[in-house]
Amino acid sequence: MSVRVVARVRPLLPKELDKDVIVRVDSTSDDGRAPNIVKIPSPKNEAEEFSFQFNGVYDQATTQEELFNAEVAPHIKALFQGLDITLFAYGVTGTGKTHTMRGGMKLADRGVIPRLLSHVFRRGKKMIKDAEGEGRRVDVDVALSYYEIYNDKVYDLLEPPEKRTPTGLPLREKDNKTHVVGLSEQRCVDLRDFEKLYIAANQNRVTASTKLNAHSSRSHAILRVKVTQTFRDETDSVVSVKESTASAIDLAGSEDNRRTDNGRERLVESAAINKSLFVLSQCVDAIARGEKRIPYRESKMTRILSLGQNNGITVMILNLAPVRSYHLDTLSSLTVSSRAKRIEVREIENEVVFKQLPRSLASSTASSASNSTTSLTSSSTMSSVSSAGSGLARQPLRALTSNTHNIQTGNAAAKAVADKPAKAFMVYTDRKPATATIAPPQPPTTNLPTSSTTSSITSTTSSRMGPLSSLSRTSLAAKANSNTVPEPRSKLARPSIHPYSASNIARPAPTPIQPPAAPTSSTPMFSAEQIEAIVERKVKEALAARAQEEQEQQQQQRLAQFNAQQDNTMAFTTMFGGQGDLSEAVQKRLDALERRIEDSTRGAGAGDSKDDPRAEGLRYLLLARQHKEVGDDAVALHYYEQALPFFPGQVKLLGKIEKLKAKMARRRESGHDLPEQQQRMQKRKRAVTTVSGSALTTPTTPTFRRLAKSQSVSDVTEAEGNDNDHEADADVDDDEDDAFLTVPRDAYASASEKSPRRRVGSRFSPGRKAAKTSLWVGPSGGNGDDADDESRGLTTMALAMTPRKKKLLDIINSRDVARIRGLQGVSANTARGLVAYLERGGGVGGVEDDEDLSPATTPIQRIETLAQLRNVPGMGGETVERAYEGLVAI
Ligand SMILES: Nc1ncnc2c1ncn2[C@@H]1O[C@H](COP(=O)(O)OP(=O)(O)OP(=O)(O)O)[C@@H](O)[C@H]1O
Repeated sequence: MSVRVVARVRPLLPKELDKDVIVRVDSTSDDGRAPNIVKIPSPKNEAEEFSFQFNGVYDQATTQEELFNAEVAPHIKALFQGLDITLFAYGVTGTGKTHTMRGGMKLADRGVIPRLLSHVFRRGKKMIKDAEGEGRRVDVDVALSYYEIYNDKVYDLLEPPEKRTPTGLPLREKDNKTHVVGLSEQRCVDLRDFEKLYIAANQNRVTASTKLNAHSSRSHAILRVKVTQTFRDETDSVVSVKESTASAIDLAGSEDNRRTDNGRERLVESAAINKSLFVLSQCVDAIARGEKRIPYRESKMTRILSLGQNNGITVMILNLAPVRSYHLDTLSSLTVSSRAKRIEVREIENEVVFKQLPRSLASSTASSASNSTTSLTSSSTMSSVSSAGSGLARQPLRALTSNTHNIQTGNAAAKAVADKPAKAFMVYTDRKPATATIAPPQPPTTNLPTSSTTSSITSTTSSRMGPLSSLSRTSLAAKANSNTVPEPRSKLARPSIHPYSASNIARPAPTPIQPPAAPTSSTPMFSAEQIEAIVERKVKEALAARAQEEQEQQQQQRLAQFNAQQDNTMAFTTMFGGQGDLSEAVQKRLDALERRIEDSTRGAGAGDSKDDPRAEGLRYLLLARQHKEVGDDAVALHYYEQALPFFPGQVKLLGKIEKLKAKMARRRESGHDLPEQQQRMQKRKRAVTTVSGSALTTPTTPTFRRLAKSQSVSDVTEAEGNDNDHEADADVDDDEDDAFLTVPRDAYASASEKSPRRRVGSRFSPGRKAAKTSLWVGPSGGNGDDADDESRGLTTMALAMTPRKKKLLDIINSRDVARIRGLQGVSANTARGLVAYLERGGGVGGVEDDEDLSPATTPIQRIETLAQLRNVPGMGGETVERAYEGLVAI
């Protein structure tokens, strides 16, 4: 028979909405028969609908009991006849696999596993009783093993986690079966015994929360229920021992990592889960295509599941979420599962283990013969029995000609087998095109063939109940239970034709089946390496997508911050009567003036730059200009007056002073209280500059740019008193600037108290940035503190010169165009311009009247700092930064 695939659609969770439901269940017939179709719209075109047909479909209203009675209970009898049963839940994370397999604690919520055990114990007891009634004796032992596959490693769940080894338990192939080496097995005598064991074991199961499902299982959990029946004759001698296994597997859910907040660890888990599920789908595809090579070995889960290789009965329960947020995942699960139903497994019973018990076991059994019926009633424990030899029964992919089964089957069975074509598993090849239509109403169950081969499934199917009529379903199920497994049973390997299987359904029905990607023989197989590569790529893609998402989020935050800052800037600009928005020309002039100050300081040379009176005068001019530009006329006037002694008789300077005085007088006359207004302005300015973030660029003088860049610098007091505020401002000058921060805090405080130049200047060029405009390098001949400040500044600057910075400046100062253009981001033109600039000693034109005060003519000896370099026309911060960064690779 083929793998029986049924779909179960879970109900809406509290946070999900009716309007988002996209999965519908339907039936191929109009006569009220149970649904067997799942419909889902095409993600590309809502008007189009894909239909997937299954052996059974259970809608949201289906109870745990209904599902169990329809899909599992009918197979319990088969289990006791020696057939292995594999039940597994498959689906995306959060679709109800654990709910289906394990369920809740309440009686009605119990899932497949506790119900299975309950039925097994019940049936075992009945067998014992029936045998007694016939004067025979049967012992029935139920033993459990429970393990998980986590990150492709096998861990025993019946052992405490401390006993786990990092590599987990190995798998071995022996006698064509997959064994977990060293797996423990515990005997259970009743349901209570089982529950104790199961609950404790589940606590060991690795679960972790993900964004999609707070209790998501991150491992595949496999429960094996081994039923051993020992048959004795009237003399109590062991006649035969029959072993069969029911495996209930709760697969971990696949998940789309782009939809989760998975961290690295979760991503690795997820990759392992997705990989094993991917391999499973590859196995399904390969089997469905009739490939010779099935990639079972590519993951432990598929090795253990051995879909299509294991004998007996396999039921796959596809769990589905009904809502749109799972759209693509649901579609892909539906596609894989609908292919899985083409997998043919042989409905054959396990071989009888012993015709006659080996002597040792026979004697021990004989010794316990007086207590022959205690297996299911006494609480004996078989601790840590290696399960070698008791893995999932599995046959090799070979001819079945010599298949032997329970010895009771006799020669007839062997003969029948010999008559059958050799085939390890059967795959229905659906030759009809994908658009084939669905069958007309199927014949009623009573008309179905009643051969032993199909009756089990026939009754199962007929008893599978639609969700809406539980009463009739219950009675049907009861009927099915009584008829499920016919006796005597044929022991043949049976590529049986299930009346509901894919191939057996003619499809003239109205609904076209459109599997999105039907397997084709041209679909390539994947090797282990390819699968690894795909998984790795997927993880990388997921990480990249995550990074990009984070980047976008940050960008949005920055944008919001920027907008807020823009608002503040608007207020700032308004406050300053529009002057806060400095023109490009003014900006250039201020920059050039700053450069000139530095140059004249440096240009005075290695000797005594600080003695150059022009430099000091220019500093006052710069300060005056800066204050004037932001409307701080009183302070500007003060600095113009301070500059005057350095440029005695300068007509333009005198003119500026007069103009400013007149302007201020006019304002006073018009009733403006200038000092107060300035205080208000400064408060606003503080508000602007304390807004963190680097996007604020409206104040465009270099000092303002730095202010804006500097994250928490607010005013003179804060700047001078809180050096650490600058640490967030990182650029290529960082080390230099940090060195400046080593100047003791009280040095700034005392300096600001002593000189109005420092007080106001530091307000606009606070902290380390002051070094760039040399505001702290005071004129010699001032008070002694000035000299101290300067020497301290120079010392810290020298200390801050890192090898990389020195290398960059050396290259620049070499004036060698070839070397300079070798720097990253520096073009030949820029290199030539830079050298020319150094040769002609700056001399930037267009500095208006201030330029006239000190034309630059002397060649520049050296560029000492990156700040100076940045101010060279044609270089700019970005070019310097790139050149600097490029040196890392050198
Ligand atoms: N048939 C159902 N009836 C009621 N609630 C359900 C049903 N199926 C699922 N749920 C609920 O949906 C949620 C997710 O179910 P569950 O944890 O079983 O999903 P899962 O597929 O096992 O997820 P994972 O693969 O992440 O472990 C749970 O809150 C569960 O109680």
